[in-house]
Amino acid sequence: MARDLLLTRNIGIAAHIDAGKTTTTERILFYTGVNHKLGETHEGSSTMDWMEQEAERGITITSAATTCDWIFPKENGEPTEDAQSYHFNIIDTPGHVDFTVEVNRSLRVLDGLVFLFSAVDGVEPQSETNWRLADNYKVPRIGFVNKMDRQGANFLEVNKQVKEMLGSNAVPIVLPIGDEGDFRGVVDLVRNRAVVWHDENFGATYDVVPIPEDMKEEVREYRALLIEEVASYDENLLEKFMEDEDSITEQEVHAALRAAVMDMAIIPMVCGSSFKNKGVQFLLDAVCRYLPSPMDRESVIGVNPDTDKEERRRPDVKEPFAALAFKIATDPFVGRLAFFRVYSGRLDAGSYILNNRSGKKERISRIYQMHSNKQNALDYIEAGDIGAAVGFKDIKTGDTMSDEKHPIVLESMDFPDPVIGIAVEPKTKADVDKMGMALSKLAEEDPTFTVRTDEASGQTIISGMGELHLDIIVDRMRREFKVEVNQGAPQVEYKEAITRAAQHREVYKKQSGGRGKFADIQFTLEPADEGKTGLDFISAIKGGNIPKEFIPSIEKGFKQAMVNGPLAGYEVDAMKVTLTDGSYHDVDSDQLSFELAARIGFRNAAKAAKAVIMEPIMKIEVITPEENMGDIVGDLNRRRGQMSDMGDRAGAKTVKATVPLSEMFGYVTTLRTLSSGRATSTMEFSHYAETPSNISEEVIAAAKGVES
Ligand SMILES: Nc1nc2c(ncn2[C@@H]2O[C@H](COP(=O)(O)OP(=O)(O)OP(=O)(O)O)[C@@H](O)[C@H]2O)c(=O)[nH]1
Repeated sequence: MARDLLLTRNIGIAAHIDAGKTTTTERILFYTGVNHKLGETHEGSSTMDWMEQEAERGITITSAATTCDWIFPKENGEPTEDAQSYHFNIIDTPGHVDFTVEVNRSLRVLDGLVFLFSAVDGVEPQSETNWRLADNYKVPRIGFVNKMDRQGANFLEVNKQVKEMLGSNAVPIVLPIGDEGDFRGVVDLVRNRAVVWHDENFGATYDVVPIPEDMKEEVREYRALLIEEVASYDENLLEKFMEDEDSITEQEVHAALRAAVMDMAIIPMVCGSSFKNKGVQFLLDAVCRYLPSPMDRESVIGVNPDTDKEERRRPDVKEPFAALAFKIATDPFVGRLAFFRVYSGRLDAGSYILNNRSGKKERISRIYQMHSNKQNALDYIEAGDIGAAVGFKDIKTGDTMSDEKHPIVLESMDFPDPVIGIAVEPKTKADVDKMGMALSKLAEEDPTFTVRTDEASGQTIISGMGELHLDIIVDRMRREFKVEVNQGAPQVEYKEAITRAAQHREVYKKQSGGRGKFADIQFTLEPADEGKTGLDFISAIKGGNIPKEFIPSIEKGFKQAMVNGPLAGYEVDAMKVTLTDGSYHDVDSDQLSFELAARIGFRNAAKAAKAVIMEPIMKIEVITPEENMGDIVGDLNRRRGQMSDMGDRAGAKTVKATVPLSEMFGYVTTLRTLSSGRATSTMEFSHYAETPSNISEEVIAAAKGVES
């Protein structure tokens, strides 16, 4: 029987590191009956962290999609008469900045988000980054304030921070009962009743009790606030609210709140302690109640590659099949998996899809749904659902899979270029091929990880988003592919850019007895127009001064030239070339002559076009005790840092700055020394900027040094 899409929830769990995503996910799997034994993450038995080193490091690295079912509503653990089974697909998103791209791609395919905060630490740097990303993708969310059992937990303070620091309309829909170690339940402000969880049975059952006497005033105040917020969103309710506030029913509040959440006008805030088994079921109920189903999403827009016209796909099984592959992973049991979200139609196991990037048909032999540590094979999968395909040859992250008769390309995902690289070589010569294979597999899984051979030194350079990112890649090579490697020191991935327009004429001529070579081109080389990347090539040749068949070769020559910039061999990201004039020789001119003329011409024109070295600039945020602030700011200044903001956070000081990546190697150690281990920092890529001349001279000299 077809599944009711209204009862599906595709959700993610986002947070700063250590807020408790893994613990919360495990509790969800426990309550939904998938996982009967609770694994404590840091003892290494965690179900979501199936990759060994994730458990070892205690952080979640990859986003695995996990499926489970939740019966709702229930009363004291028992389904009510009108209860229905909700189908959840949960994507576990990583908290570390080096993996922001993972968060990005999950957000793209999700419908709603549970946003976790630590009740003690509140809004942390990575919560801000992830919150902003969720804003960009317009993902409705519920706030879950976890760790209410810990000393210093403060639910209302976190609410305030969400309002003030994240600029969102956080509205508590519960109030905690009992402080810290005594935290035992919540007052449900919509239903105006108190729920206290039993300690035994992992909190699976609870009692409904009268609202504690000493909370009555506070409950009245916050319930009034909630009703007011909901009423101000819904006009009909507003009228009722003005006339007789008490006549507003529970169902009306739920319905209006649901609409406000989907419109991102309200962020309902709940609280609990995943570790102490409290509040998680309430959270699951809130997901069913307020977060959108795939049906609530607008239809997706794509382009038909045959007609170049825009087309839409509604979340309907009767529409042609369209899906987006959002993650490629290697599973120890079933092999390579492509996780995909189905936007429309249906896919049967064993049938064919069209991959619009390659233009090839692919047979999807099996479809799985992942239950964190085991896989369920499905006969088919329908619109709105998330699954994993097996048996494909060439599917990459961001590819659209569609019905072959109704091709469509959904908007692909943009990924930032890697900013840091290291040279790697296998410890034993025999492992050369094995290393190559391992690296190409890993690069296939991760669009922010690239592998290249340095032309000058012949070394294999792997590049990624940060030191931790590359550490993990090297670790995975060792564990999953059994390749031991030696690695060099981390190096910055510079870029080169053209900053000024220059005209140039290049005549390429060779006379060697018989047939020679001849190409003559005149062109303007200049910076690309705002927002354009790659080569913007315009041919303004008139009267056949250069025959048409040579023009593509000239374009190709410029494109190739961009791979190795003129100053130090770093890539040029964007430039514009206008071919203005030229000439040819009847006998000696051929395609290769023109291609070479472009490559050489680019190098010769680069000086006049003022080529510069560009370096990655990082955004850093440091949280520090006040007494170390002066030292930390002084140190950042010495690293060419530019302070952008200083403020307070939960009794500590924060420093935000932008600083070149090249100055930041080993920063964590320095920070530890400066603050006796009390300050913490997070860093992420911000943008590329021109290097000061002394630095670019060093970079150029270093590149030349390798060549000579
Ligand atoms: N006291 C208390 N500790 C908790 C709670 N939830 C999680 N923790 C602890 O906080 C630590 C981090 O929890 P995780 O679940 O690994 O956090 P995470 O957000 O998945 O972390 P990353 O994967 O590193 O991003 C662990 O030691 C947990 O036991 C809670 O409700 N109360």
